[in-house]
Amino acid sequence: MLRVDEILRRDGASDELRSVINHILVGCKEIAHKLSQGELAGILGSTETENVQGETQKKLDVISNDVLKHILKQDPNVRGIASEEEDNTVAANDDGKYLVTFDPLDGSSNIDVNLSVGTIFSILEAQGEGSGDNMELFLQSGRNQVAAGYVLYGPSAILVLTTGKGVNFFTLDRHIGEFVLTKEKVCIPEDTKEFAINMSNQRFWEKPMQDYISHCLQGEEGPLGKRYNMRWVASMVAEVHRILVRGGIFMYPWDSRDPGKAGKLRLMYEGNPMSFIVEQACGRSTTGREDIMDIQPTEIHQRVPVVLGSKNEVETVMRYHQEG
Ligand SMILES: O=P(O)(O)OC[C@H]1O[C@](O)(COP(=O)(O)O)[C@@H](O)[C@@H]1O
Ligand SMILES: [Mg+2]
Ligand SMILES: [Mg+2]
Repeated sequence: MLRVDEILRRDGASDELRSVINHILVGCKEIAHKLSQGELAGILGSTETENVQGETQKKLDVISNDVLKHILKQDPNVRGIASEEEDNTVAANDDGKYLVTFDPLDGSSNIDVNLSVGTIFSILEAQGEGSGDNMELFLQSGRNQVAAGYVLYGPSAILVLTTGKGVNFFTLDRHIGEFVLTKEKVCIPEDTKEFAINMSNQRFWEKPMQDYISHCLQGEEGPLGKRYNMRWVASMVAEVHRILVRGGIFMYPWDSRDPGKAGKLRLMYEGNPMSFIVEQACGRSTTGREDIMDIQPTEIHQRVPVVLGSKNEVETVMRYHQEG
């Protein structure tokens, strides 16, 4: 039975990086515990507040954020944190080498209906000096990530982790309170016949996305020549996990509902970590026009269109964008 720390040591992760990951996992175990209690712990429902992005916060968005923030501030290796649920970056320890960005609870519309949610995280090295509340330190492209992962809180809690040496799955053994290795070197099948997109936004998409989905729906008779299945869990963590297990393509493209927004999903908390994981697992990730991890962020809460999953299918969507 191999634990996360043993795999990290084997893969040559430094003591400092292992410490940061282990602190994140302490927080995730606490969140998993609270989720499993649900209504009993009085943690369901919404707060009276909105986050900086104008979204109503669920009680568990706030609780999960506080759990992770509190634990990460205790690790001397963490310089600062940025979270979907914090207005600004937060300083931790001035000598810390690492910056952590996270979406404490992803898919939060699923909480009250007892469906899958997750925590997504990404770790960057702080370049140069400066307090961890300096936003500029965080504005690094996804290519600089030294680790990324998520915990899917489903029937079991599963950690998916990469430090740039492939992607491994770990399952939380609640008897011993540890994540143990359950699948190594995950590789997403290159081809797929399964797509995931919120179809209710169809009329707001750009033409390349309209064309691609319309061709998927035409099945064997259409230009793509295959019959597709569709899934939409409304929880990116669950969606990406399904793709890692059996292939598929996930899309949250730009749409004209709010033309000023580049997309719904966030670059630093969702786009970059998921792209790192997917690319490390033989997949591909793009906005449709450029690799997500090549984007130079200009602000921490920046949004991005996301298309990721099975390599050949993602490249097909990229071709639709090139051809207009
Ligand atoms: O409600 P929609 O439009 O289906 O959007 C679902 C998407 O929004 C998200 O829930 C956004 O994440 P948060 O719950 O962290 O805001 C993704 O997990 C999911 O893919
Ligand atoms: Mg999210
Ligand atoms: Mg969230």
